[in-house]
Amino acid sequence: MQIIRDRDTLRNAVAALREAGGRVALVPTMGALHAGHMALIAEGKRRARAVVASIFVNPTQFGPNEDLAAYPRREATDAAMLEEAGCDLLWAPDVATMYPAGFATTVSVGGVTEGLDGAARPGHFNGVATVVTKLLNQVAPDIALFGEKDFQQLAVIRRLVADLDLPVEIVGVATERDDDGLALSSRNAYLDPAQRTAARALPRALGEAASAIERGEPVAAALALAHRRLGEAGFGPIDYVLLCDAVTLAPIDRLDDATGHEARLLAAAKLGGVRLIDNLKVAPR
Ligand SMILES: Nc1ncnc2c1ncn2[C@@H]1O[C@H](COP(=O)(O)OP(=O)(O)OP(=O)(O)O)[C@@H](O)[C@H]1O
Ligand SMILES: CC(C)(CO)[C@@H](O)C(=O)[O-]
Ligand code: BAL
Repeated sequence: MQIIRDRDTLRNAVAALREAGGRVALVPTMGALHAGHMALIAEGKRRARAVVASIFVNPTQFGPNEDLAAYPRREATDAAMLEEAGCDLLWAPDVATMYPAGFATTVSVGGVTEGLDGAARPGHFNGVATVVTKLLNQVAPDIALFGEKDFQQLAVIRRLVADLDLPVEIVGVATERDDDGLALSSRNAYLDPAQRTAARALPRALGEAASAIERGEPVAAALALAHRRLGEAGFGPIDYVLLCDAVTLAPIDRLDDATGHEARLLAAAKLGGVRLIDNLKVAPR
């Protein structure tokens, strides 16, 4: 697997993949790969002839008090995992290649970015939308795969691609979880053993609330119960626990308010300073 750091080499390598025929898939990541990322690569391999992964810890999507400096970086291990999974190319540009002197453009998606992580992490989705637009233009894949773990991000990227007529199919991939239900995330590495044990309360609280809502119990009561469960497990502050329309991400307080769309239960909360997110589908009865 070739590791590429400059635009010209990338262009030539992708052209060579295209000459072999078939579709090209892109899996954008920030590295520190785990089985969730590998599920995206595997789905890419099922849907396309060639898979390009990118690793870029994008500074513009981190807030000033977030973990940009501490974010785990282990490219050699990541490259070995990608090679083993049959990934064809690794696009691993540095910050100066992505944002050269004079860079002055921001891609800003409205609506779907307004609440949830968009509210809790101001500017975050501008950084995501800008870098994803660049990655899509650089690689020009036929399909690009993103995890449902970052559910709002997936919705933002779907909106971006539709609004800007970007010629790519966006594929969402189900969340990979540890045995106790915790969604895999690079940031789980920040949890100490006691926090890691406590963290299972997040998927459990969401599961309990989703079942209650599916049984027809009032949404507000189910959300309040999830809040309480998270607090009891040591989570705090809790940024949000909300039932939302799965496409617009507008909060809803009744399951049938998600007109024509699925409903999604989403939460974000800190455990000892580590911010975790998770979400679950809530099926109408
Ligand atoms: N558990 C998971 N299951 C499926 N996809 C995932 C999972 N975790 C991350 N992804 C997806 O992998 C892609 C790259 O994500 P990223 O590199 O930020 O990893 P991450 O584990 O989400 O890291 P972080 O801890 O920073 O949120 C995104 O599309 C993300 O949704
Ligand atoms: C999509 C992404 C690679 C953009 O930097 C990032 O937000 C991520 O890893 O989910
Ligand atoms: N996993 C989404 C990228 C981020 O949290 O910055």
